[in-house]
Order: sequence, then C-alpha cells, then structure tokens
Amino acid sequence: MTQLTLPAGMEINGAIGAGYAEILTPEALALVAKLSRAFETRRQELLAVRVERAKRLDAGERPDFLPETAHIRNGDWKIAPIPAALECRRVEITGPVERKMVINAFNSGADSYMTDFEDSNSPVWDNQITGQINLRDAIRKTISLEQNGKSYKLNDKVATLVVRPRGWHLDEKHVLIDGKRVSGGIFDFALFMFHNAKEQLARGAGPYFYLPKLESHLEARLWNDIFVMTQNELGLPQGTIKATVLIETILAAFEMDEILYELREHSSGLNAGRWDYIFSCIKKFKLDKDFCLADRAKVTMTAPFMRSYALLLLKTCHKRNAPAIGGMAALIPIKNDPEKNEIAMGGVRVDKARDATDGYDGGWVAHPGLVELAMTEFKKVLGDKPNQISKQREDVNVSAADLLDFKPEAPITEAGLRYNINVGIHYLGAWLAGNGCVPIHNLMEDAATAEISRAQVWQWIRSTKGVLDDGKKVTAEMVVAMIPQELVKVKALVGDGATYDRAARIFEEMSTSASFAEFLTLPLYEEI
Ligand SMILES: CC(=O)SCCNC(=O)CCNC(=O)[C@H](O)C(C)(C)COP(=O)(O)OP(=O)(O)OC[C@H]1O[C@@H](n2cnc3c(N)ncnc32)[C@H](O)[C@@H]1OP(=O)(O)O
Ligand SMILES: O=CC(=O)O
Ligand SMILES: [Mg+2]
Repeated sequence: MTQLTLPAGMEINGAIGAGYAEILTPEALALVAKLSRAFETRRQELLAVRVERAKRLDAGERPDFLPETAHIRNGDWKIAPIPAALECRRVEITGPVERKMVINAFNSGADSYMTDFEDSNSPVWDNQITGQINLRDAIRKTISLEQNGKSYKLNDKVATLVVRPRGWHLDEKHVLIDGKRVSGGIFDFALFMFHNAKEQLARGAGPYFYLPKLESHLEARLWNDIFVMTQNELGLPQGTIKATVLIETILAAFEMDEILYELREHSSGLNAGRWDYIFSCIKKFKLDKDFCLADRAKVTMTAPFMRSYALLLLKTCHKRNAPAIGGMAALIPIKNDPEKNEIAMGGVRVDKARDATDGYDGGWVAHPGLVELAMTEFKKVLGDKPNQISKQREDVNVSAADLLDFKPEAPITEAGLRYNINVGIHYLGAWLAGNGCVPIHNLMEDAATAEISRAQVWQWIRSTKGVLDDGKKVTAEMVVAMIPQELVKVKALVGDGATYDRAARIFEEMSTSASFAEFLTLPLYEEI
C-alpha cells in the first residue's frame, strides 16, 4: 500500500487507492492540519450553540430578526464586486463529484456547475478523494473517461465551477488531527484550494464555493476567517475566494443581511436551498404539537412561508449588489413516457419562470436535460443581460410572522405517509451503498429531500395535527407496520441489496426513537 507522509499529529485511516497520494500530499495535508488546528474549536463551539438554540426552540421560543445586528440590516453597504466569471449564472447545474457526471455537467451548456461534496454525495472515503482527483483533472482539462462504449472529454466551452464542501455538522472520520476527526468541510475545502486555486485563476476563473446549511452569521464568519487564512497561506490576494451561501435553514433566513455582511469581501450572493429549508422548518419546530406540514408534495414554493423566504432572499441580495440564485425543482426528465415527461418539464418551466419573473439572477437544475429549458425561461426575462441584480424589490416586505406562516397543514394522506417511508428507505439504502443522489418515483432525491421525508414521519407521529385525511392518527405502530411493506416495494425496484434491509432498520429507529437525529447523515456516516 502507498505510504503517505503526514504532518505531525495527523493520522489517516482510510485505504490509499490509486492516485490518492497526488491529492493527499504533505503540503496539502499541512493546510488541512493548519486550518483544523486554527478553527476546530470554533466549529465545535458553533455546533454547541446550535444545540442550545434547538433546546430553546424545543421549549417554544420563536426566531426573530436580531436586535444586536439592526445596524447591519439598516446600514448602507454592498458586497465587493463580483468577478467576471460569476456575473452570469442564469442556469447552474449541480451534481455529485463522480467522474462521468463531472464531465457531463461541465459540458451541459449551463453557465455554472456546482459540484457537490454535500447533499448529492455519499461521503464514503473513496468518493471524497476520487472527487478531488476528478476536479483536479477537469480544471486542467485532462479529464477523460471510457465507459459503456462512450468516450467522455471536456468541450472547449465549459461551465464555471463552484464547489460545495460538506456542512459544519459533518466530520471526515478517516483523518484525525491530534486524535480528533477533522471537519469534512475544511477537509474538502483545503484540498480543493491547495490543488486548484492558482490553476483556476490562471485560467480566468477562481476558487468559488457554495456554503451549505449555515444557521447563523457567526457560522459565516467562521468560513470568512478560514478564507482569510487560506489566502494568506497560499499567497493569494484577499478577496480571491468567492462563496455563495445557501439559505437553507429557517434560522439563517433571519440573518441573511448579516451573512452577506460577514462574507462581504468574499461573497457571491445567496441561494434559496428550498429542500433543506423545509427540512429545517420541520426540525426546528419538531416538538411543537401544533406544527404540522401537509404531504411533502403539497409543500411547494408557493406555500406562504416559502414564498416569503424566497422574496426576502431576493430583496436582501439585490439591495447588497449580490446575486440571488434560485433553488432546485426536483423534477427530472422521465424516460419512455412522453406525457409524464411533458408534465415534469412543465413543472420545471413554471418554477424557473417564477424565479426569473420575481427577479432572481439564475436557478439550479438537477440534470443536463433541463439546462436548455431553464435557460429559455431566464432569457425570456433577462434578454441579453447576464443578471438582473439592478432589479430592486423594495415592494417586498416580509415579517418574522410571514417567515413562520407554516401552511399548508393539510392534507396528510396514507399515500403521502407511505411515500415518505418508501423514499426514506430507498434513499438511505442507496446512500449506504455509496450513492447520494437517486431518481425515485421520477424525482431527484438527495440528502435534503430525504430529510424532509424522514422528518415528516417523526413529526406526524408526535403532532396533534398528524392525522390522515381518513381520520386515522399517524402512530409509531402504523409506521412500523408500513416499513416492511414499503421495503418490499423498494426491493422490487432495486433488487435485494443488503443495504436496503439495513436502511429499513435505521429508518424505523429514526422515526420511532424519542430523540430526533439532527441529520440523517450523522448516524448513517457511522455505518459506512
Ligand atoms: C437539494 C439539493 O441539494 S439539490 C443539489 C443536489 N442534487 C443534485 O445535484 C442532483 C444531481 N442529479 C443526479 O444525480 C441525477 O440527475 C439523478 C440521480 C437525479 C437522475 O439520474 P439518472 O436517472 O441516472 O439520469 P439519466 O439516466 O437520465 O442520465 C442521463 C445522462 O445524464 C447524466 N446526468 C444526469 N444528471 C446529471 C448531472 N446532474 N450532472 C451531470 N450529468 C448528469 C448522466 O450521467 C447520464 O450520462 P450518460 O448519458 O453519458 O450516461
Ligand atoms: O441544497 C439545496 C437544498 O435545497 O437543500
Ligand atoms: Mg441542501
């Protein structure tokens, strides 16, 4: 086995596969070690703050805009100018860091490509390191692949790359510094920066990131401080790194100005990460017996609380000269059924048209087959302009009560409950097998969408409003009885893989246990 030279105090317990040593170099690992030692204590403190805040919310406290940062919300400031490579982001394709998908996404015709170490990626060690290899090769345009009789290589014109490292909650368990696991996000970020930032700048772009699952401006400040130290370490001018923050937690929605302000030298705007946002709303109010959201399919961007969130994000960004990027419609092309496919494409069209008309500068798609369609909707509104940041939404007024107006509460149906159980088992099983993004019932399912499914099941059992439209109360016994039935249906689709039995067991434990797992990926990560 290849031997790595490690910085003092670092241990790596993952297998070292072909080409890994080119990523896990002593210098790159030294940056991981430096950032970890400098910032791990703060990461842990901020995670502890999340726990304390959750306790207060569990006890009935409700979030509001922070009095102590009113001067930032009321102040007249802008973020630093956006680099040319990030001015035009009408369509952003996203996808896991798998080699074929990396090539296809770069070639998709989208303006930008968010490559994903987060929601759509199962963080098995091999995915993390081969993902870094794939990105290194793609940035240098040396990436290629022969698969199923097809040859893959990059076109001359490719999308601008944006990288999403893991969120603050995730560790990288294969790498220890001074006996403790390193942060998954710092690990992904540091390796990427070390190997690629200068190369990207030489090629006319730069190191651009998406930051997931932040809950406060102090968490944004931590990323900002990491950027400052990394730029110093690598000899890059301050402000070189640019990051778009996903507003995908209810708490961050109350701190959007503050998040942009913390990152103002490094900001490239905000994105409305709708799936985690819905999950976060359920999670943060999980013990409120009056809280209840309808069947997952009914909680759309036109739901009152989602509409308020989307409009506030847009207004906030444009006031600060920052891009506002829309989220992901989970619809994907449906093969072999033109009628259903047309309905799905119509759904994506409506979604992108709404965002573009509202004033968003771009939006996400899950699949190359959606790029042209989404582009058409943005071009209808933007014409030849790269963005519409100049469009101010002073007409928008969103209060705390609007953000917390959680409707629709009904209907909850047996079909909706079974759907959540079915998707939960299917997704968990795929994730355990190393695949973090799966088409299920013609929708894109990733960690964020699956979180909604499993959180709804837990919460419906406990909410007084968790009553099916036929009058039956959702109970743990009902869910436990449905799990084997849904497992059979999942296996009929995907085969008899052992991970699905494990997934069903974990799903049952998660749905029925008294405590609510903070993220489903946390217990799952200990299984891989
Ligand atoms: C909530 C959030 O965080 S959203 C962001 C995270 N989610 C994502 O990024 C979604 C990523 N999308 C995907 O992984 C896939 O599109 C899925 C799983 C949803 C659907 O996958 P499949 O049904 O296998 O796709 P399908 O068979 O139609 O793929 C056709 C081709 O498009 C490619 N493709 C599909 N999606 C993508 C993508 N997002 N990026 C690049 N290539 C893609 C496939 O690799 C395949 O290539 P090939 O023809 O060369 O073999
Ligand atoms: O990351 C995006 C989301 O919707 O969640
Ligand atoms: Mg998300």
